[in-house]
Amino acid sequence: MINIQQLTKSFGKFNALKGIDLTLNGGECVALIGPNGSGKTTLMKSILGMVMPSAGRIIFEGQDIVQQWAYRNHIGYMPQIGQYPENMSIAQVLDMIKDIRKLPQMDSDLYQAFGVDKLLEKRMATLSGGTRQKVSACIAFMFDPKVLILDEPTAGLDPLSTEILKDKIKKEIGRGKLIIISSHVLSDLDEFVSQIVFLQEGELKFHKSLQQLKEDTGTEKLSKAIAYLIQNRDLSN
Ligand SMILES: Nc1ncnc2c1ncn2[C@@H]1O[C@H](COP(=O)(O)OP(=O)(O)OP(=O)(O)O)[C@@H](O)[C@H]1O
Repeated sequence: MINIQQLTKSFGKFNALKGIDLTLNGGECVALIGPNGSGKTTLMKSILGMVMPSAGRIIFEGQDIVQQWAYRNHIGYMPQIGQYPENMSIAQVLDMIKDIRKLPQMDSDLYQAFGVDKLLEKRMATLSGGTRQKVSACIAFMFDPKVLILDEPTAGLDPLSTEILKDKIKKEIGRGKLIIISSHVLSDLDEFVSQIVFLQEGELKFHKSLQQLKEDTGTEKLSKAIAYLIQNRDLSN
């Protein structure tokens, strides 16, 4: 579904991504893991066309994404920190997005489960961090996209809301979607992630199944497996 070839991104002299090769398919839930500043968000934004690669290609369903916009309709994005017009109410923001996309809301699972329907008159500027995250999650899933890119989606969510979001992610994987998720809360990922992509200093250190990673490290949990690799400095394929 998404094929990334030799993707490189430089900000001035700094190389944030260094020749990433990666293929991601529907029905997979791919965790992007790596230390702060390793390039996870830059990689996600490159797939979204929000960051222009310095070199390399991104192919979405067989087509290079350069100068393409229509493919974005198939991707739902939940940013690390959602930026919205702060004077608008939640209802106005949701209506504006439906207007721009020219589509009705097709998936209201999260909208109902998070109780966003009861907060519609609240202005964005007044929302708590967690409620802002819930609005971002509702928007990402709203148009039933084939691909979901979720950047630290559970940051700021309370435990109940985290479980609601995890259940929704599992449901969508079951429906054949590709989920790309970055999180530092590795315990959140264990239940549903199928593939692990580990980035460090802009390099792809490994891409393997969660099962394989656990077997290779002799551990039962993702957090333990990653700790083992970092301690043993064994981050090669
Ligand atoms: N617009 C930009 N201009 C300059 N440098 C940037 C820009 N965007 C990202 N970077 C740099 O690129 C590197 C990778 O950043 P990125 O946000 O992709 O990391 P990350 O893995 O998502 O980190 P975190 O876990 O902290 O969210 C960082 O050193 C960051 O400072």
